[in-house]
Amino acid sequence: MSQLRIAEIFGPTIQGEGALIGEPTVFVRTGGCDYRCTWCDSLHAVDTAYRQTWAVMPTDAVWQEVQRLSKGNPLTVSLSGGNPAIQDFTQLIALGHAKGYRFACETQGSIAKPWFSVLDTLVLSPKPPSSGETVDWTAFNACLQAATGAGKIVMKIVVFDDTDYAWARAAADKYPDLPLYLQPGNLEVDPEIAVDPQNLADKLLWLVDKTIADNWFVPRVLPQLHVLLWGNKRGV
Ligand SMILES: C[S@@+](CC[C@H](N)C(=O)[O-])C[C@H]1O[C@@H](n2cnc3c(N)ncnc32)[C@H](O)[C@@H]1O
Ligand SMILES: Nc1nc2[nH]cc(C(=O)O)c2c(=O)[nH]1
Ligand code: SF4
Ligand SMILES: [Mg+2]
Repeated sequence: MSQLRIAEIFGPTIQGEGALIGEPTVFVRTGGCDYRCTWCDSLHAVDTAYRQTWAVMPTDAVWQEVQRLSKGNPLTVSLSGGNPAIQDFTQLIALGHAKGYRFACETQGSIAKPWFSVLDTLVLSPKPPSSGETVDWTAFNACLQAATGAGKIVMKIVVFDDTDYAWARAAADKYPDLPLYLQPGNLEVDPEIAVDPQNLADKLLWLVDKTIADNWFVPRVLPQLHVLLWGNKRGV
């Protein structure tokens, strides 16, 4: 059995973002990321300062935990992180599929894996300039290629400012066949500090207004629903 480096496994909760928003979900969050986005809301799964809190688990132990949390009722398992594409989820997906579970994966699109092809949903989230990262589009294209056969592939872009917005438009033009989801960036990522719901609403309204004013009717613009409900609390 493959070993997986796990930061946390939690749920069931609802998927708060993008194409599967509202969907009952158990999250498997891996430890480790090849990116360091300036505004990452999941640093506890990225920063090596948290490495001691990550557990190396055999795949069957992860699968047992998913079944325990969901009480054996099939639902969607979201593989997130960190970058889950660093790890090998082939066996977990096979175990889950055999029992009727579905698998989604959230990744920035920097590392391609063969198991993308057996996902039910692949969410590719290339990072805009505000992240401080630069997208390698060759790697991103390799992810798309690897995902041939997946149930669906979507693109989700976080937008903090006008520069990110222009960047998102250009990225959308490159991939006109990928369904596109936009979400406003959130700077209130400290799990100990309550978020300001008015601030979140203002950011969302700014992004909605921009797409409508531009007659850009391609993306769906969504909030981070879980942040509205629970702020940046872990494990929800
Ligand atoms: C924490 S990441 C983990 C998966 C993968 N590393 C990625 O970035 O796609 C999950 C999603 O949260 C988004 N995200 C991270 N920090 C955010 C923030 N401060 N505001 C809004 N979205 C954020 C990412 O862009 C990504 O779509
Ligand atoms: N409820 C909920 N929805 C989410 N969508 C993406 C998340 C993530 O951090 O990957 C996330 C998360 O951590 N919680
Ligand atoms: S790629 Fe994802 S997990 Fe990694 S630093 Fe950026 S937002 Fe955080
Ligand atoms: Mg998150």
